Amino acid sequence: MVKAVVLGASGGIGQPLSLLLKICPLIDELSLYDVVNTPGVTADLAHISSRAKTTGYLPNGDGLKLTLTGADIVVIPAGIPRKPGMTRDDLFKINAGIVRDLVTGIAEYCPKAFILIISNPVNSTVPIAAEVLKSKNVFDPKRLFGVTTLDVVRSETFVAEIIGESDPQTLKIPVVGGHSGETIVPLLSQAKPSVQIPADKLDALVNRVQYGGDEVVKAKDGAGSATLSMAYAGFRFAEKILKAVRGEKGIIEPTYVYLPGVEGGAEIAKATGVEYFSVPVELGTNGAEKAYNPLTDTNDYEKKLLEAAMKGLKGNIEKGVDFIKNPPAK
Ligand SMILES: NC(=O)C1=CN([C@@H]2O[C@H](COP(=O)(O)OP(=O)(O)OC[C@H]3O[C@@H](n4cnc5c(N)ncnc54)[C@H](O)[C@@H]3O)[C@@H](O)[C@H]2O)C=CC1
Ligand SMILES: O=C([O-])CC(=O)C(=O)O
Repeated sequence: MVKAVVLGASGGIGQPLSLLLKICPLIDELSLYDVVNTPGVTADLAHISSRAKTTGYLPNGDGLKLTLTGADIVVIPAGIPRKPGMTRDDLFKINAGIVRDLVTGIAEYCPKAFILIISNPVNSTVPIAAEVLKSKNVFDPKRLFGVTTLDVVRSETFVAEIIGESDPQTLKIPVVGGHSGETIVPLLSQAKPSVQIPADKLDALVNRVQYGGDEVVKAKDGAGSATLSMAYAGFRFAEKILKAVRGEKGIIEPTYVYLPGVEGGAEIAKATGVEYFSVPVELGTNGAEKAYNPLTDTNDYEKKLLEAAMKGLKGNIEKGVDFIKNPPAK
């Protein structure tokens, strides 16, 4: 029996993500939660003749408790998205409290679930989640993930466009660091199979991966940020976890984790000077089994990008940790 949960299920990401989870044969029960519209989304999805039994709740009564009890995997796209002119950090004010409260519920009702954080700013919301779980004595770093898969998905797409590859998913491109602007670092020198990017296209390609989110925010012109590509990316990562839990071996995906708590991670934390970093992680039955150090094989161009990423990440991480350790006055 596998129970999956989406918190923020009625939103732009939440709805298509819930659809993909609903038709996933690896899931037996899907439970949806949002502060609005969950009954409608649930009734609609529940008519699909796939395996997953679907339930949904609003916050009233025991809504969050009923949603989370028995959950094996919880995906969180709850919170406000950007409008043109905003940075992801501008979302902190509202989304920090939303993530704190939802993860407090997870700590209480399903502390052993895998937690996948989509809500921005991911660089800070993952440390917030970790601090909440630590404060409740239920933190397992192998089970907490910041979802950075959209950066990987964008890299596959944009690189394929440049090299003329008709099937972008044959490319494996590690993207490391964080999930905002210059903290996003695509390691093109480690692509498999190896790719040759013309020198005059490299800067623009890296910039497009780093600021792909802005491209969508601008195109949506006030109607939000990436939702469909994010639902795809979030599902793709959740499916990898579910497959690894069932015993499939050799699944390695970049994801934003608490490095000191994952095998191989302490060394990367020492090298980067930050405790949270997206790195290729081997997934297994217990979650994040092993972190691979992507920094050893980088070229000078990538080393410069990494330096900027580490600098940017430090403040984002501290801000998240501080939000729980020294809560703002109410
Ligand atoms: N990690 C990533 O790569 C990406 C992250 N995002 C982030 O995902 C988040 C959601 O984006 P969208 O779905 O476009 O926004 P949206 O506004 O369409 O949906 C958010 C949903 O969260 C719900 N919500 C708000 N407070 C809640 C609470 N306390 N409990 C449960 N649900 C709550 C809202 O009612 C709404 O249905 C944003 O923070 C956005 O920046 C977006 C794209 C990519
Ligand atoms: O740009 C945003 O605000 C949403 C996001 O994280 C992305 O699309 O990568």
